[in-house]
Formats: sequence, C-alpha cells, structure tokens
Amino acid sequence: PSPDQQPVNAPGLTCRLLCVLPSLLSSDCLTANIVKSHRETCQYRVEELQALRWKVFSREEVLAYQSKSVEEMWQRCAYRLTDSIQYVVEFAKRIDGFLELSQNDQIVLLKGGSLEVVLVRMCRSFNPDNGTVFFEGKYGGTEVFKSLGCNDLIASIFEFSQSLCALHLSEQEVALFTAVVLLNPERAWLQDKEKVARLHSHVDVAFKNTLQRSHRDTMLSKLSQKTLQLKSLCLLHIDRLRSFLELRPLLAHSLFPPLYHELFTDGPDAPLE
Ligand SMILES: CNS(=O)(=O)c1ccc(CNC(=O)c2cnc(OC)c3c2cnn3-c2ccc(F)cc2)cc1
Repeated sequence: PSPDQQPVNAPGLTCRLLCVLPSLLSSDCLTANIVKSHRETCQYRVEELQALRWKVFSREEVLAYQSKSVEEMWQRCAYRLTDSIQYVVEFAKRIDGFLELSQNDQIVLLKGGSLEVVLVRMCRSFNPDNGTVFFEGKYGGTEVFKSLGCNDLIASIFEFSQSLCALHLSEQEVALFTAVVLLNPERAWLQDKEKVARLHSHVDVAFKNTLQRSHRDTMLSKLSQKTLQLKSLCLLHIDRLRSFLELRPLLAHSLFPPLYHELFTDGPDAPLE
C-alpha cells in the first residue's frame, strides 16, 4: 500500500504478531489435531446418541436387568467400558506428541486417565431431561444398574454426568478437555514428567485460547472442579471393583477382558496394543 495507506505503527504491530504468531499457529494446529483425533475416535457421535434418546428401556427390560446376577452385570459393564477405553487409547495415539513419549509413560497416562476420559465422553450419552444414560442400545436410569450392588458409585456417575451436561460442552471443548485430562503430568510413576508437563501445557494453552475466543473463560474454574470429581469417581470405581473381586478371586481372569483387568486390578500385564 502507498505510504498514506500504511496502517499506523505497522512495524510494532507486525513485530508483535510475528512474535506471538508461531505459538498461536502451533496452538491452533494442536487444537485442530486434538479435535480431529476426538472426532475420529469418539465411538458414538453426539448426534447419534441424541437421536437415540427416545429409545428408553421398558419396565420389563429394567426388571430383566435387575434380575441378572451381580457377576453378569459387572461383566457387561466391564466389556462396555473396555470397548470405550479402546477408543480412548486410539484417541491418545493420535494426539501430536503422545507417541513421542516413552512407552512406559504412554501406559502410565492411559492407566491413570482412560476411565476419566470415558466418563467425560459419556456425558454426551446422558439425557439430563429424564436422568437416563445410553447403555446396551437404549436409555435407562440408575435402576438399570441396581443388581451391580454399588448404588453409590452409580449415583455418583449419574450426578457427574448431570453436572457436566449442565456446562453444555461443545465437541471441541470435550476434545480439548479430555486431552488435558489424559496428559496429566501428576500421574504417579511417570519417567519423564517434564516432557509430559510440556505437552500438557501446550494442550492447556490451546484449550484456554479456544475458550477465550468463544468467551467461555468462566468454564476453566468449573472444569478444574470436574477433574477433582473425576479422580474420586475413578477411585470409587476401583474400590467397588476390588471389593467385588475380593469375594470372587478366581473370577477376574475369566469374567473381565484382559485390558480391563490390566487397567483396574493389580494383576499381571496385558497388552495395551
Ligand atoms: C464413551 N464413548 S460414548 O460414545 O460416549 C459411549 C457412551 C455410552 C456407551 C454405552 N454405555 C455404557 O457403556 C455405560 C453407561 N453407563 C454406565 O454406568 C452408568 C456404564 C456404562 C458402561 N459401564 N458403566 C458402568 C461403569 C461403572 C459402574 F460401576 C457401573 C456401570 C458407549 C459409548
């Protein structure tokens, strides 16, 4: 442009942009990578889950679930959770930087965070209007899980889903939030904690940029509470699973998928492939 069309103090502006541009670019690239990875590995799309909300278990179907044995109900849930966790493993592998971590640290992050990510994702399959969750093809309330014998855990999972639904997270926010939850540098037994912390901070910055752009900054404090609730939910799940197995020591190997066993019991290693 001719001199009189040159915007004022252009050099300063250009310099500032050029200085922050790389980090904004890399932040945007990372956001795009995480959103794409989530979209490719989210198991059910939120549109699919919402389109199925009308399919609610009948009274007879609920009674059928309630007459199942504790073992069968735990087995069904373990298989469903293991299905969902395998999609989370695939999500992690597609996040730029995750596969550059040592295999040990990849496994530590997945052991510590995969159920947390599943529980966040699962809020998309929760219908806050009637307090039902999608399970084995239809929607049902807490009464479907009665025969599990851990109503406190079920109630906590439903409450968590209800409160997360109230934040009306977009799929982009779910993607970024689950990546932040997964890449937690505070997980015990990490070998290269600093490397995980760098990756975590890049994702955290990308998430904050995204929230600021959509004027959703208030979300951050609410989400940090959610991460605390997630931690106690997962500890409660491990605790209820442990008491279930204590009464049936030999059953774990025959009842649960190897990956579930590897992630949630202190049993011997199983492949995470
Ligand atoms: C996570 N990805 S997704 O696409 O949003 C998605 C969403 C939903 C489903 C199918 N529903 C479930 O698998 C499911 C739903 N609700 C549960 O609990 C309320 C489940 C489920 C599996 N285990 N448990 C469970 C966990 C611990 C416990 F002590 C008792 C039950 C599949 C996939």
